Amino acid sequence: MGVNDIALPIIDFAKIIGPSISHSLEVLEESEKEQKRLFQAFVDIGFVYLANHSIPSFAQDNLFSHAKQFFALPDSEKAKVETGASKSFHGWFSPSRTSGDTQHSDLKEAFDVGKDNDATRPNQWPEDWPEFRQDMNFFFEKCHEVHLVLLRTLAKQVDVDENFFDPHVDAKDHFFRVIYYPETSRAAFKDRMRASEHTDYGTLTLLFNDDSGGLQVRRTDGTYIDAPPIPGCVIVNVGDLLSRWFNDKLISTEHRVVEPEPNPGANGNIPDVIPARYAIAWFGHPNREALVEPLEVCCTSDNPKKYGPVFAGKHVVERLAYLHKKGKNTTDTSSDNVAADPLLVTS
Ligand SMILES: O=C(O)CCC(=O)C(=O)O
Ligand SMILES: [Fe+2]
Repeated sequence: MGVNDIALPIIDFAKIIGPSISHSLEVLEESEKEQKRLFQAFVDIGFVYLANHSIPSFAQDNLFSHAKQFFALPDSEKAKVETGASKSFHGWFSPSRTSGDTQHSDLKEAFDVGKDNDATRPNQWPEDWPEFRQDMNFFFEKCHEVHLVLLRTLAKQVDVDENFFDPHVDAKDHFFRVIYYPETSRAAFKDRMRASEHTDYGTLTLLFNDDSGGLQVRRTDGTYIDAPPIPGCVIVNVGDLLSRWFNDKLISTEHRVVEPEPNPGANGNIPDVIPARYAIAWFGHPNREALVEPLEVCCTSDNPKKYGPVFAGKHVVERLAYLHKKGKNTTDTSSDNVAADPLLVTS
């Protein structure tokens, strides 16, 4: 598959921030155009590739290398930082262990952190590994910066003050995860996925994939398209709460990770073994106490206000609790009565 077969728009972050470096008319016009393209892509499909995103590739390489080392540890070691011991869903998450459903849970493991040194929601770090912690924190900050620029861009497109979102995300209540999809077999995909269909919960997600493939994005007609990795690009998608803020004008799109395209070996045979896959997912979230309510400018007679206000922390914690209980990514929360953690919920 070549870049021309890629179905999602590629947005150039360098063009968007161009006017911070040059005030030439051409640069300003290019920036305006790219900002509009970003907005329109989030209206049409909710996903983009972001090129020239400014997050250094060495930082990405470092995290992939830590992830490989961490997930290769024996379960007994990883269990020392298991999410079960954390009230804030931070640490090692193994869906089959956590949910107890070894038959249907997603075929993955994850290591999750939030903003570091938050006494109300402490992270759990593996012992004697300061570089892991430093590199995760560095990356976390870089993602926050990029996501803030994108939020300002989106606010401007609907004629809202460009800093509207700033005070709603300044607590950095984001959720940051490295993901490991272990080596498996083709047969394993018969009735399971690496990540089953879901939407993300927050503002914007920044997703960095290795070259394994398997990510698919649902179009509005219900069909799924492949979203293969493009070197140097980060995938960015809209989460539920940002969509709600825009009264669904921007869409929070379902996506999943499925069996990758078969890759025939030298003898033409399709190997039964599917190699391990790694991903880095940074989920931007509003501040826990942010009250998310559709912007008035997005509520019109042909798109009347669809939602009342919701506290961001409550929404997110309910979704995370559900995910941990089911061992699956899913959008269906209707059948569960999730007891939310009082530490995290403000209403
Ligand atoms: O691994 C991927 O490519 C996607 C992961 C994802 O969508 C998620 O963790 O929310
Ligand atoms: Fe996701």
